[in-house]
Amino acid sequence: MASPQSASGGAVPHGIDRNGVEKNAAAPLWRAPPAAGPVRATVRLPGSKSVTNRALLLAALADAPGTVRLALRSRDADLMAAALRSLGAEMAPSNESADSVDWAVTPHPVRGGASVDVGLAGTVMRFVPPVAALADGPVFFDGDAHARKRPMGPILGALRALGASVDNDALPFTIRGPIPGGEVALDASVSSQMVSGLLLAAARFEKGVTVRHSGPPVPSMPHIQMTVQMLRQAGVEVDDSERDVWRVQPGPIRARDVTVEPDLSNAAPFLAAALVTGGSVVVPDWPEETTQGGDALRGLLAEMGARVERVPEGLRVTGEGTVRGIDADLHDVSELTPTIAALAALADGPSRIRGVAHIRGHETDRITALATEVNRLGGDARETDDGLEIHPRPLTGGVFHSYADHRMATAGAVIGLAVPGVEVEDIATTAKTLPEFPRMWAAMLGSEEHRA
Ligand SMILES: O=C(O)C1=C[C@@H](OP(=O)(O)O)[C@@H](O)[C@H](O)C1
Ligand SMILES: C=C(OP(=O)(O)O)C(=O)O
Repeated sequence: MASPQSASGGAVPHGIDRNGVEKNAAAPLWRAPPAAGPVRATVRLPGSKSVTNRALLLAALADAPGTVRLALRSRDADLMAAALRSLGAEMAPSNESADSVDWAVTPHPVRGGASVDVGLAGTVMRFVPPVAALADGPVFFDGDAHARKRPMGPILGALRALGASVDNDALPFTIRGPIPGGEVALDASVSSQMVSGLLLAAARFEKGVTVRHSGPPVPSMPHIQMTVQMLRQAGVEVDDSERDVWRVQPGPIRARDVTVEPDLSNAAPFLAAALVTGGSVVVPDWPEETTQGGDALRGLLAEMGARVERVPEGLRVTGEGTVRGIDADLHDVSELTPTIAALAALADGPSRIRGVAHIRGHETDRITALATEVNRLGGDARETDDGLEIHPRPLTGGVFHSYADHRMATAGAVIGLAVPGVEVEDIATTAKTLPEFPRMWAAMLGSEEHRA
């Protein structure tokens, strides 16, 4: 196997990637299976990471025991459950499978003296600190090496402005509360999670919380709508009538029995496979209405040449064997960027992805990582300030690095459908949100029975 080369031709330094992420030098390579023909599959996705982690947190802060059914079981979701447990909630699992679980959650007063591992989960590192600010003692937070590089300043500054003591502006840090809540201003242009995190715990503060954003537009707004909708469903009064201002009244968070929707963002690589291979993929239980940003796949994949239909079994995406280039602003749905970029690398015309400058602060700098890995396979991807330009060029096999990023790994798998010899480094990183990915991918390609 040739040693991996960077886009500029230099070798990637051993043990550390170009984003400065420590890499497991022994991470095995996964031979991405090329499609032997058009895929025809039904792919059932486990629960949404974003809904699961919000539902668990709200259940842990609720006024009585509640249930979260069909919750995602994955690294990010397990870290959320562990964090809430360490802060005092009782979490009892049942109906467990490899990627799904029903949680019975019994809330208790938030307890200090805990230590929270956030892994690389944005939802844990941004949603749990405000919960810790309700505790009666200090709470310590740390995570993966790269988690220490992800932006935390705005939310930690907001907690400080509300009266908490926070000893750093990034991971690791210790929070000391409790605080009464109140009004706070921040710049959430780096991540919508800065706002969602403050809102989720806000009703439990004596004065509630009002969050005022000022700065460039907040990305991933559907995720804030998801937060507001789930709070309202739990009986919390939220006023979002003024642009960039969210007011949460103090009051109880009602216990509920919640069933989690399938993860539509994790549907992306599977639906992309229909487009790449000229096949057909059905995702069951695609919600009629949802705040999940992944629902935008319906429009995006249609623009790239797919037929997208709701059928009795779910959402069906059918490809015709060619992928069309796209000019797309993904500001609202930036977590779809890696899959759309992978499709763009296989398209018959140029593509432009705009509006996603903030994904340089996701699991890795996704703009640089995508350009580097597409170019490593012989492609022509150029970074722009706020996205990527990708021009068609025949690709060849090679190593596709994942940078500990689950969506980089699945992007490599999509390219590998059409390009023989693609080897994805560290496919296990997909466990962040989809621990069964390799098995599901093989099943979709027909190499074993797929579950429907
Ligand atoms: O609140 C959430 O569940 C998420 C918000 C978004 O974060 P950003 O606003 O940082 O893009 C999204 O990309 C992430 O995968 C999940
Ligand atoms: C950005 C993502 O994750 P996180 O919740 O860690 O921010 C993602 O899943 O694409």
